[in-house]
Amino acid sequence: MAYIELKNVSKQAKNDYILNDISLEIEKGQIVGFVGENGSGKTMLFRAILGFIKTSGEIKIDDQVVRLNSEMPVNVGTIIETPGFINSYTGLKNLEYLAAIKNLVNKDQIIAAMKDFGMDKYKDTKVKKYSLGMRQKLAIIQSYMEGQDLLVLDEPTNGLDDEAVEIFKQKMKSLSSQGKTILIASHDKDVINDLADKIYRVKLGKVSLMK
Ligand SMILES: Nc1ncnc2c1ncn2[C@@H]1O[C@H](COP(=O)(O)OP(=O)(O)OP(=O)(O)O)[C@@H](O)[C@H]1O
Repeated sequence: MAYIELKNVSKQAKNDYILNDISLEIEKGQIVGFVGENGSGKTMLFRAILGFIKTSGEIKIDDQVVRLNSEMPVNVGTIIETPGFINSYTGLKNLEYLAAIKNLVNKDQIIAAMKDFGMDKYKDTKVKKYSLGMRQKLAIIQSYMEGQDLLVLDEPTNGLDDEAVEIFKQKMKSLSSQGKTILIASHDKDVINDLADKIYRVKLGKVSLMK
């Protein structure tokens, strides 16, 4: 049984299909890349998988149906659209605030995750003083800091410098080897080709398997 299963998933807006009869299966522990031009439907597909939008068809994760705006079947870490951090809080306080929802990790574990990207140095700096890349690092850190089972990452390397991209790639490989399942939509060919076990091309709301 596949870990993620989409059966005939469609989303129509007015006369157009934003998602057009998508069926796919993803195994646990896989890193799966989604590529495709601007507006092809990658973000919408991720929003559907996360239960953020109503679709026809069926989406299952770990054999449980994903329902609109309901608790997800597994603990999911996401980067989708602009990360909504609280500017007047420090980086650490933002992560503590997010971690308080599920209460699975303590302050030391959060700081250890920040250390992966050298962000422990800036833990007491307010997010409003963070650069774009620093915010993106914080977004990546929050997506896995609780040991989330599934990561759904839309353009995770946006704004990252080369060193941070390398750290990101190593971290994703390590999480995948621990059995975490990772979905990445990206225009960064190097990241996708290096990381993905399987690559889907999204075009006009349809997906086709490239690798
Ligand atoms: N809230 C919305 N309501 C209706 N249509 C939308 C909405 N958001 C996006 N769309 C449309 O859905 C289609 C897919 O958009 P989506 O954001 O999924 O593309 P994408 O592949 O993620 O693009 P990019 O590479 O630019 O991030 C586009 O035609 C877009 O105009």
